[in-house]
Amino acid sequence: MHPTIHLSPDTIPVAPTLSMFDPVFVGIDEFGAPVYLDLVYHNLLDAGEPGGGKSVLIQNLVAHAFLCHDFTPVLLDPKWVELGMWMEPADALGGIFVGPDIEGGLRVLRRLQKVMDRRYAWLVAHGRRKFLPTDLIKVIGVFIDELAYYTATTGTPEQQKEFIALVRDLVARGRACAMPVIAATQRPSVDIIPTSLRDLFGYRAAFRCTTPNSSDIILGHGWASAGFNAQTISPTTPGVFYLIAEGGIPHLVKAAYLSDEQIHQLVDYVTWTHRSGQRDSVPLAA
Ligand SMILES: Nc1ncnc2c1ncn2[C@@H]1O[C@H](COP(=O)(O)OP(=O)(O)OP(=O)(O)O)[C@@H](O)[C@H]1O
Repeated sequence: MHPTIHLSPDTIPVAPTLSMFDPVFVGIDEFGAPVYLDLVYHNLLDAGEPGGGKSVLIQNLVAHAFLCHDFTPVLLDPKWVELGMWMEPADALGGIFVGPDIEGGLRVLRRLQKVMDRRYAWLVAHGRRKFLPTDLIKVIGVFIDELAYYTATTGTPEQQKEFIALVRDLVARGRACAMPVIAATQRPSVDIIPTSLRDLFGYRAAFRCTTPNSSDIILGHGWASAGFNAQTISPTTPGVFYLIAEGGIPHLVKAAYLSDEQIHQLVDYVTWTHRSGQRDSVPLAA
């Protein structure tokens, strides 16, 4: 029989923290090679039909972010059940969670626009083009799990228009000032993802789509006819997606999977380490 191990808060091991500037592991490609994203300097569009695996990909990114010492979360999730799981650690880190509340979302985006303007003013004043890990700046990661809810489903046309304009500005200008946007949608159509917005996302993940046209709306025009068609992804293999990075060709990837239990464990760990001040004892930069 194994002896029972009693852990007190003093003996719970605290892992060294990651940085938002570190590569983020998201899964493996079709040859079994690990796939990493450079999230800080790229936005990510995560789209495809319901049940394809978009939320699982987002959970990988969110989990990495919450384990970082330099992350401030901004989470928008009208369904509550995905990003809502991270509400408590988001609060512990001084971040924000917004549910199905377009006015709340607009208030947050307007504030982020001001923060972005101030960060650009700092860059200009220091003759710099972008932030680096050595700046010890908090990366404000903006995660939106169902863009279409805020831009097409709820609110007045004026509110939706303002929401789109603010997201577009953030996606266009945020990456140089350490404010990447990760946005998911079940509706890969031109009204939700116009080409001018799509092209601002440095990474685009196309989960199973119902038509080759929807696949092209995510990846870019012409990829479906060139053989990179997310409609061909089998409905029996959720978590498989085509990933394209700016200037590259699409790669077939299988996302890593975090079970609900693992996410709850991570949520507890992150909340505990922040609330108990354990994070403060970890050096901020290597
Ligand atoms: N990488 C994966 N490995 C194993 N199973 C997966 C993977 N990705 C998704 N799944 C399975 O598919 C289900 C649906 O995935 P997920 O909720 O991420 O889809 P979705 O595209 O976000 O759907 P919706 O648009 O309805 O929110 C998961 O609950 C899980 O059972």
